[in-house]
Amino acid sequence: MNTVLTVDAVDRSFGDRQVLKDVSFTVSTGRLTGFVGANGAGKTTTMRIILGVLAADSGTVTWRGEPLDQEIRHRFGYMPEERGLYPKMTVLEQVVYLGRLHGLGAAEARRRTMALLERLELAERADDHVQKLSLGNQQRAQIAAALVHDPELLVLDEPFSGLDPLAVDNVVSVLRERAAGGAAVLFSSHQLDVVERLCDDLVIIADGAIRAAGDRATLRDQYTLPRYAIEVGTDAGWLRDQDGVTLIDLDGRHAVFDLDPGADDQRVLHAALDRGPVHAFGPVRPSLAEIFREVIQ
Ligand SMILES: Nc1ncnc2c1ncn2[C@@H]1O[C@H](COP(=O)(O)OP(=O)(O)OP(=O)(O)O)[C@@H](O)[C@H]1O
Repeated sequence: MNTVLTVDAVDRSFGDRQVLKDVSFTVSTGRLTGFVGANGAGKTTTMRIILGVLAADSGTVTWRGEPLDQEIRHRFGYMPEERGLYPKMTVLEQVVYLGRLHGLGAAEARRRTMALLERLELAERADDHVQKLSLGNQQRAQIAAALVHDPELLVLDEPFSGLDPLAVDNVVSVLRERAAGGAAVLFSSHQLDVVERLCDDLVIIADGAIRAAGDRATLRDQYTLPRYAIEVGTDAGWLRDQDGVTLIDLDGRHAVFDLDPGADDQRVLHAALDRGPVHAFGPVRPSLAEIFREVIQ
């Protein structure tokens, strides 16, 4: 993995309230990193520190090993929580303007803007004033504004909130293309189902502290007991008495159970076969929501 952004031991307080406690994680190129946590967990504060809008009390943020400065941050794209488009500009003017602020020439800014609006299915709205757009379309315009200068790091605060499922898919595919093109993408979300579907790496924050971080598959293995589902020909209640088995759900012939570390799944399968036919048996992957519940406890 190609780590580019490193957040290391960042603390931040507001008054006497510490809202970030020793926050550390990394973001890699070519990957979508989901920053997940409940309301007030500290996601926006962390993102503002990465973007230099807010200072850390202690700790560091580095880009390819270098401390961040304005020149490096100029190559980042940011979609802030407080959406900041000018209501009286058209979408086209707005995105071109932001591209120019990032050093693009007028023709290039316009070309890239039109391509992006096309890709985000917003081209028909290019000449509308931002304030006339639906909230979902304003959000797409905001995403175009964050992407127009082809940033090396994209930091997006809740980019999917307020988007309908088709729009989410569209934005996800745009972000995937950027990642495939070598960008690093960090986005916050409290929508676990969306994050589950699209992120490669996860950073879970609760009460200002990182509770888990890493790639999705590793986190799943690390934070959950092996879980199995079984479907048998008769009632599966006997599972209750099996050593090393914790029943999670029992519904007649169908059961879901966790196995203690070291317990043998094949032993359970044989025990089931001794009692009759087994129609299905295998591991089930925990959902992100389940991992989340486990690590924020
Ligand atoms: N400028 C500020 N002054 C005082 N407290 C603040 C300030 N900014 C944030 N906080 C507090 O810091 C904590 C973390 O807020 P933050 O916005 O970073 O959380 P979040 O995870 O982004 O939540 P949300 O999903 O609700 O935006 C919250 O308790 C918030 O009230």
